[in-house]
Amino acid sequence: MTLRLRQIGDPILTQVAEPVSHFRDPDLHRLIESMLSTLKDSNGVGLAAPQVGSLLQVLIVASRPNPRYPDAPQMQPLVMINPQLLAASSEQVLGWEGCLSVPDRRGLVARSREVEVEYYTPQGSRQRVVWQDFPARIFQHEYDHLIGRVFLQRHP
Ligand SMILES: O=C(NO)N[C@@H](Cc1ccccc1)C(=O)O
Ligand SMILES: [Zn+2]
Repeated sequence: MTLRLRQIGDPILTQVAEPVSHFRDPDLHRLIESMLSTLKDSNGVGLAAPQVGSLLQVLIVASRPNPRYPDAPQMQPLVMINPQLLAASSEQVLGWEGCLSVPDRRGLVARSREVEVEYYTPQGSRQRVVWQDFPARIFQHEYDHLIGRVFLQRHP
């Protein structure tokens, strides 16, 4: 089921998401499925739960070439629950971003070039990943949503 994408101005986008505490909750798995289909239908490369009305620490990084980001690297969509940014390089890169909650806007945003993240899978197992460049950018954009930050409201 594709969920309604909250747009800028909706107060939920400025709120802080809560950690997931019940991994066996069927509602959590329904949310994840809905986020994955919403992401596909909107040709997105990333999505955070608050954008579909759920104040839970769930985000998806799903870089793939598509009309909106033709040179995005191809990767399997990764569902991250209760993500923690363990390290972010001081080296920053300027790059173009869009947001499914801010239609028709693109912005140049400075992001760390590399991030190290710890997160839980939908099955509840703890993982770590290191990303550079576009996947790192998408993660930082989604991670911002979990603390109520929307791009273009960041100070370069
Ligand atoms: O709005 C979202 N995610 O919150 N989706 C953006 C994600 C994104 C992030 C960074 C750079 C480009 C694109 C999208 O266009 O798919
Ligand atoms: Zn966004």
